[in-house]
Amino acid sequence: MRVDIVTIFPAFFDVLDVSLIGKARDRGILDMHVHDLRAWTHDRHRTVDDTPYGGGAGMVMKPEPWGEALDTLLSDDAVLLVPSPAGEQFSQAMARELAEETHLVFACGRYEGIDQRVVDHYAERGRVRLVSLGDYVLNGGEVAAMAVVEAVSRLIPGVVGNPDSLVEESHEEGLLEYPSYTKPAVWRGHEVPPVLLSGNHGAIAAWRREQSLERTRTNRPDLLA
Ligand SMILES: Nc1ccccc1-c1cnco1
Repeated sequence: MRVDIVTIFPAFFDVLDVSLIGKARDRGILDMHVHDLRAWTHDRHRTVDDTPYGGGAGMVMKPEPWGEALDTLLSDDAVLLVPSPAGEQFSQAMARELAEETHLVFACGRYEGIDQRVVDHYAERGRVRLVSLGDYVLNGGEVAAMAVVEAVSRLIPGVVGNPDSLVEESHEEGLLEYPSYTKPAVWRGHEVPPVLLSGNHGAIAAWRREQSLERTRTNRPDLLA
């Protein structure tokens, strides 16, 4: 998979060079490129924003730099992902869909957003998906893009060392994950649930399933609706 990220804060994504994503890049499993939107400006001040038509506070990102950047980066197979509070709610299901793609291009907006004509223009030419992390306000699309990149990348074969660890994850089967424990068996008076020390794998599996259901009922009843 190729991933292109366009942002006015390219350094924000330096963290992608470490951890699993970095290893996947080094192994050629992920072909990831971060681009500074200002590379597609031509004025002395490298202007990317301007005042909104119709008035109002804040600034809007100009369409021209985005047009030049996306004309350069988009391929026929690409999905253009635009983090936005107006987007569809990102989910594990969406992550699984995106992990099947060959090319993702992220347009990270700042300020009050990107001129709407950019989304409209590219929606006429290919696949565009606005994606929201949730109902809260961020200062820009970079945090959301990072979350999507991580959730999608880890589903790509070879990125995560042990594929079995992808199965028993929260949301992977529509439920929250059961609680996990490791040594020591007693810590500050807190004991590990005895069933986990029993060696009875059937009882352990049943206990974990019940814990997942109980956690989901308590913390995310919406997942059971
Ligand atoms: N608030 C934002 C501002 C700009 C780009 C994305 C967002 C966002 C994404 N998910 C929630 O908010």
